[in-house]
Amino acid sequence: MAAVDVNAESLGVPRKQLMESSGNAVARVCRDLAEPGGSVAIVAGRGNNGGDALVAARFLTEYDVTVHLLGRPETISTDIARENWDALVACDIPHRTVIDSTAFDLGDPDVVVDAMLGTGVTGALREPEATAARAINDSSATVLAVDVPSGVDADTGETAGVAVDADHVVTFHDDKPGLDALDAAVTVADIGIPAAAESFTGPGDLLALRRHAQSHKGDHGDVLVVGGGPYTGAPALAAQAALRAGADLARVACPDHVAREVQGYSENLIVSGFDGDHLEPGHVSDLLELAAERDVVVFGPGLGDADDSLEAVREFLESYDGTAVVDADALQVVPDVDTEATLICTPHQGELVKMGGQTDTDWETRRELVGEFAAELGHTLLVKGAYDVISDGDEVRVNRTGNPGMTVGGTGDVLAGATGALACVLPPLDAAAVAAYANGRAGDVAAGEFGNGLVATDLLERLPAGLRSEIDD
Ligand SMILES: NC(=O)C1=CN([C@@H]2O[C@H](COP(=O)(O)OP(=O)(O)OC[C@H]3O[C@@H](n4cnc5c(N)ncnc54)[C@H](O)[C@@H]3O)[C@@H](O)[C@H]2O)[C@@H](O)CC1
Ligand SMILES: [K+]
Repeated sequence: MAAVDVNAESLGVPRKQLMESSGNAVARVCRDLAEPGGSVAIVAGRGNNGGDALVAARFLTEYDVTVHLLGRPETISTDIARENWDALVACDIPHRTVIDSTAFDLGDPDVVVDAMLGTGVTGALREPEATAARAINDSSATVLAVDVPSGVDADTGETAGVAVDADHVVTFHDDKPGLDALDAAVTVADIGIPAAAESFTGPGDLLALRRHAQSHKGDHGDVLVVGGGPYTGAPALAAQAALRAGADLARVACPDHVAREVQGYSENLIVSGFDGDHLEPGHVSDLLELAAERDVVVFGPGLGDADDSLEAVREFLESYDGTAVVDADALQVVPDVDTEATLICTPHQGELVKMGGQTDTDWETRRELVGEFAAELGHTLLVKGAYDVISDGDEVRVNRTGNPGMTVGGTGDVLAGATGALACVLPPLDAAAVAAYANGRAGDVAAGEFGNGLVATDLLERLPAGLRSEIDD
């Protein structure tokens, strides 16, 4: 939900606007529960759940409304809730603050609106919320809970200690699983969160990458890139991209002559050379051993399409049960390989067609086609294009970052490496979606400087910026 919020904001629909819709929705349900002229007591906490009800108070002009704020107004925890409190006071809507819970007097209202706590609750209700919850439960009023009854966990329906026993719940955007277990009528209100905030990647998706302060080396991934042969730069780009996307270690397994080149490109990479000038089935058992110690394998950059290289990819995948990103020529092996591995395939549209998938000039049609093909394959697809389409066969996301300057060689290798790094820390669909978003963002920054003259190494340098959440700044 936090990710969707940030994405909505980036689309021009800020949270305060959603709060206005939430408050309006609360007022609408209130009108179903009491006749005009009736009395409504609003019990508001100091977070955004309370903020929703402060908005509702402004809408309920035909009722006798009293707002009880739990705690001091200075301690309201969000700007948008505070702004709505200030508006309420300025508009002279009857209000009082409850500092001493023992003196909490609800009066005898027709409806009580419980807006103490919503999805932000942690642990058992503290004071004055616990006393207020008991007072609400003891009253004869109809109880309308905002988003979730205070004290109830929205995900599980569980309570730790006292919780509000609601008759009705007006919840926002989507049903909450925890509400199903309650003995309350639930209204799901649309508050104007755009569908695009969920379907398109956005800055909110980056929130999933926040790290714990106590992180250790190795927590963020050890990536093995297998590739090189006819091309020497591709595996080096992918491995460096893995590092720039946050992996702790990036290794390249490639033919000896490529290994020398790769080491020359960057001292940050660990390189294992194998004999011969391209990958062959004879290398597979060593590769499996190397891969067993890594979090994710990126297969394909610069590998070429020699028959024995592709046979080696097939044999590898048949014995591998970890997570692999499959790119470039290695992709053609995927449709009929029997593997227990979790695969994230990163084809462009030509490669998709070669895999047996379909494409279309209309991106909305492509969305459906990619979703269906991912389900058929049983793997995650990141199909590159002006709009990248990402699906695990269940959910479909679309990425709009990037620009035509990125048609230059090597940008796909960067994307594959970044996807590998992110797959160490995120589920496959999210890893692919965030990688596409960040890679495109890095490309957009690079295009600002180099236009259509941008090259893949420009992306490497800008990947960290592409992955940086503005919220952390
Ligand atoms: N997109 C969204 O997520 C939207 C959410 N909205 C509302 O925002 C709510 C979530 O807001 P917040 O994240 O501010 O969280 P809440 O308003 O649910 O609670 C946060 C406050 O409760 C306190 N608190 C936490 N656990 C407590 C406990 N056990 N006893 C006493 N106090 C406790 C915190 O210190 C904080 O002040 C939702 O439930 C919904 O009502 C709406 O405004 C519209 C949009
Ligand atoms: K509530």
